[in-house]
Amino acid sequence: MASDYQEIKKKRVGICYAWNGLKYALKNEINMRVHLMMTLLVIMLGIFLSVSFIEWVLLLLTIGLVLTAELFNTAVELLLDYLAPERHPIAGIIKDLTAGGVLVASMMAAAIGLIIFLPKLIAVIFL
Ligand SMILES: Nc1ncnc2c1ncn2[C@@H]1O[C@H](COP(=O)(O)OP(=O)(O)OP(=O)(O)O)[C@@H](O)[C@H]1O
Repeated sequence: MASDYQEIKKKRVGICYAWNGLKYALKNEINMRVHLMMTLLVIMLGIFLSVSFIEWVLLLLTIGLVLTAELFNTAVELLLDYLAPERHPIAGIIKDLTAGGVLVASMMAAAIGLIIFLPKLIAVIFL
């Protein structure tokens, strides 16, 4: 049906734009590449240490939170550089706030990673 086709087409285009955004962030933001490397490390560690179902859910939620925070931080930085290229204290505070969001998400991710992995690593190394 034509309406179904339009719906699928719209979704496909939306995913393409979203994929472009991810590619842009990975290409231009070193922090995004660092987060991606940490994500791969966490997934490999999770497989190696056989984390439980609920631990996987928590790890994936945390990874998603950090990557999403970084994408929004990048978007806000670009938006401000585009709309208000001159220096202004408010622009600075807005950038500091979104960077603070990434920091909070990253600190929570580090804490959750330690809670899940540290006891397992200690068991593997010392027991
Ligand atoms: N237009 C501005 N006016 C005032 N202060 C700014 C402005 N742009 C940036 N700053 C200050 O400089 C800091 C760094 O800004 P910048 O845009 O370079 O982001 P960044 O943290 O280096 O991001 P990234 O490394 O992810 O590109 C901001 O957090 C803010 O404190």
